[in-house]
Amino acid sequence: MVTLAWEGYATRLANAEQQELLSVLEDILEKEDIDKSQGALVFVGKDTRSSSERLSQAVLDGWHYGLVTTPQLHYMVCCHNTHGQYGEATVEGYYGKLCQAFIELTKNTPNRTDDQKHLTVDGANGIGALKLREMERHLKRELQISLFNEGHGKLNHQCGADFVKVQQKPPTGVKVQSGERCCSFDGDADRIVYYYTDSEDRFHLLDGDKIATLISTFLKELFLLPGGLGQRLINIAVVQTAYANGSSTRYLEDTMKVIVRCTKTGVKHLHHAAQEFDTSVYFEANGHGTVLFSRAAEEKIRQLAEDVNTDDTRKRAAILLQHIINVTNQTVGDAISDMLLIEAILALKGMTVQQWDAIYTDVPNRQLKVKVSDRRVIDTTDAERRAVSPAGLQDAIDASVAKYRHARAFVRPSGTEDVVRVYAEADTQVRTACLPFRCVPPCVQTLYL
Ligand SMILES: CC(=O)N[C@H]1[C@@H](OP(=O)(O)O)O[C@H](CO)[C@@H](O)[C@@H]1O
Repeated sequence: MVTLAWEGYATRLANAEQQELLSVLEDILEKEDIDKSQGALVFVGKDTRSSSERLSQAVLDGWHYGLVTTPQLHYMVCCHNTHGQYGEATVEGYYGKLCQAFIELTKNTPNRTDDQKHLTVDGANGIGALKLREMERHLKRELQISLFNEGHGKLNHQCGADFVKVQQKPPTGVKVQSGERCCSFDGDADRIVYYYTDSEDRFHLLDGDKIATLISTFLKELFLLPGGLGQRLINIAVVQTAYANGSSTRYLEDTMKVIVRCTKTGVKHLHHAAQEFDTSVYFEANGHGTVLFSRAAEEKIRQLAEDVNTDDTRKRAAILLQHIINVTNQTVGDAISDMLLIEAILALKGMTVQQWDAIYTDVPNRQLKVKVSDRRVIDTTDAERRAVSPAGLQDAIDASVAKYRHARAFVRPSGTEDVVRVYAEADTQVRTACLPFRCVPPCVQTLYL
């Protein structure tokens, strides 16, 4: 979540030899004009990974929250930095704020049956499972969770959001009942994907793109209600990356008519782009994302909710939006908060997971990674959708893609692994299967392996 300049500082500090550490640190203080006489505070949390204990021990002079999800830690920092305005900087404060908002939202859906309140959750054997168990009592059975992969098995092993998204199949260790809503967290609970299997046992994935569509559609409908919040708050944007399925982008732009922005991969790029709008929903296809409301939008909503002259429909919409704001962790993508938001929206819209899935149909797509000797030879532009080097690569991709309908492909160096990632989509799965192989072997593999 840090800016590029601070990423550079972190890299310098991590690479500094012991004897240089102080001078590097002093250089950063000078560059950033930081007053050394002011006290500093470090926020520390840990998850269930085996490295966590050692790492957190190393920084115990800071504030230690013990076991928390990554987004809970972000939440706590924000509460502290806003002097409690965002919420109480404790885990109980987090549960209280989110769950109360969820319960207020579901009060508007009196006919919800126990079946509709039921959700199967795969905790990926990580911290999210522990925290969900802890939170359950605050939900007062308005959400009835069957939790699997609670932490006894190996973290993310054949389960979790990444496994489900990449393998396009249900996680092991989860009893998936045909037609029922299920979701998977990832190991530190900052990503979520939904899915179900149909009566023919076919698997249907609802990834970050489907989640962004559901949330932005709901918000737009709320703003457009007759007598709703009106045009002035309609500045809704959806921020995606190049990995967003082309169908989702087409649906959002052509049917929903919301602003769509594409940024580089990595949640900090999406988060920062999203901050430019009144209301924005950002999600990576892999399920990492949240909703941001600008201060001006929040203030406008508060005024409408409190103004005695606001008519009933507008007031109801404004109050609903206040609860939506409170159920959302605006600091970073948060599986627990996203789950509550999605469940509340499905309940309010009276929508089944199948109806949600039917909003648009994904274009078939493929992703693969290629090991090359130096992935930095590939340089990209246009939010990583076009390669500017090496020469010839983009031309070869363009030539392959031109042969198919709704086809798109790109190649980019990973920011987290020593690989090149290749993505392709086209109107049939057979064709996408051809695309990466047509593009990659001549352009990347032969030249640079
Ligand atoms: C295609 C893909 O899933 N890329 C992931 C992955 O980034 P790469 O730069 O592609 O390695 O790790 C990032 C950090 O977890 C995550 O934000 C991103 O979505």
